[in-house]
Amino acid sequence: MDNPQDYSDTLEFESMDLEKYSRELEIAVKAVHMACLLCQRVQQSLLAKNNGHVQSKDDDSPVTVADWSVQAIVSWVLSEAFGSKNVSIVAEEDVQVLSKSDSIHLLDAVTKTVNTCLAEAPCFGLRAPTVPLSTSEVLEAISRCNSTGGSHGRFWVLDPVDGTLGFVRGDQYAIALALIEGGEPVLGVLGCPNYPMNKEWLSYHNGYRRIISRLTSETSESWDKGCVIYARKGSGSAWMQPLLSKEKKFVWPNSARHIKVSTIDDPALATFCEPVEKANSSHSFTAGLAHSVGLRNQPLRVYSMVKYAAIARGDAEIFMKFARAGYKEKIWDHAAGVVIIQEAGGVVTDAGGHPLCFSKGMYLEGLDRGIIVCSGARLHEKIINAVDASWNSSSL
Ligand SMILES: Nc1ncnc2c1ncn2[C@@H]1O[C@H](COP(=O)(O)OS(=O)(=O)O)[C@@H](OP(=O)(O)O)[C@H]1O
Ligand SMILES: [Mg+2]
Ligand SMILES: [Mg+2]
Ligand SMILES: [Mg+2]
Repeated sequence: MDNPQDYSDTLEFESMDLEKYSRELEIAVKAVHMACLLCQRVQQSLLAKNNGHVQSKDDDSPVTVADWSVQAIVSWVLSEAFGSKNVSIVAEEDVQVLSKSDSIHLLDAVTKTVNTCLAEAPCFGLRAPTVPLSTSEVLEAISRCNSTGGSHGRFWVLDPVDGTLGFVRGDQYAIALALIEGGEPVLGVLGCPNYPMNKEWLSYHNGYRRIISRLTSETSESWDKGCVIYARKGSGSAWMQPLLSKEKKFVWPNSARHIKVSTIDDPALATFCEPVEKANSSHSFTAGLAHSVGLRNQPLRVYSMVKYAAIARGDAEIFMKFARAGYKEKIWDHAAGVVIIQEAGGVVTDAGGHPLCFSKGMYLEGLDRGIIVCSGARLHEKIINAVDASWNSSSL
């Protein structure tokens, strides 16, 4: 790679009007780009060597070198940019597993991954550490993300790898970073390393199973895949940039382009997306809703908040998630997606039509039955009415 400094000067954020949060948005987008490249490398190595860097947490959900490494680099970049005293972060991961005496190999792998990534910071117009981080500095960067959130002040919300299951399966996943102020998400940044830039790859005529396989098959290497989507609350616009890549010699993509939700509001033409794992969302309930609303297309089942990206880009019109009773949705699984959808022209509510609540800690407190994301009010109203009509007969 040539002198990375050459590229950082060309760094530009079209339409980054000099308004509130522009510096925070710029730093967040750069950090997510860095995290995307880190994840692509780790995913390739994971799939190639199956190097056992996948651990299980107490709740039996997976966590990998990528989850911890992304949390460390985002924490470091934000603290470097704004001062650690001014940065408060709510994030999914902690150092419980990494700190164990028998995890030293994992901690070494995370530290190596973090330092490789941070060394490239100048490609993104950011400062690199003067010396590589030590393992204890990496642990500190991860554990520093221990804010409890709330309704006052500002804090960042990070899901370092959303859809870790998809990540370890070589499928879709996302890096989700949001800024919340006064209890409301004000910035949303979603890195989607495996999601193709070119909408044509999501052509609807082939049926959705093929689309999923095309999204994740080895031919995907030939796609121009990977993007970072971002939006600022109240700006009225959502943006998408292609991912930086070594092939493109890290030339910064000043081709950020507008994205908008789909204009389709006829259920017969609309597509809905939902989680892959039926343990995470009731496929039978959504199938019933689809039937009663008149949705004809097969569901697009995709891991992670890439589902929010699909709606924001106009590749699908509805995202529905109905977790089993008792499951509490985390703010890091939705904050970034909500801002992006709203600014791309879509609607996000719970099944009662209420906005999601990000002001009461790490959970979406008071969520009514499920989450409904639509490209427009007409489809949204139909889905809400269908949920009301069928909820009592559901076993949820
Ligand atoms: N039981 C259950 N019910 C509902 N949601 C759950 C459940 N378990 C996990 N999660 C959270 O869902 C995140 C994955 O969401 P996805 O939409 O990717 O689900 S799926 O993997 O496509 O089925 C996943 O996010 P990550 O842990 O960041 O991958 C979890 O936070
Ligand atoms: Mg997880
Ligand atoms: Mg998640
Ligand atoms: Mg996660």
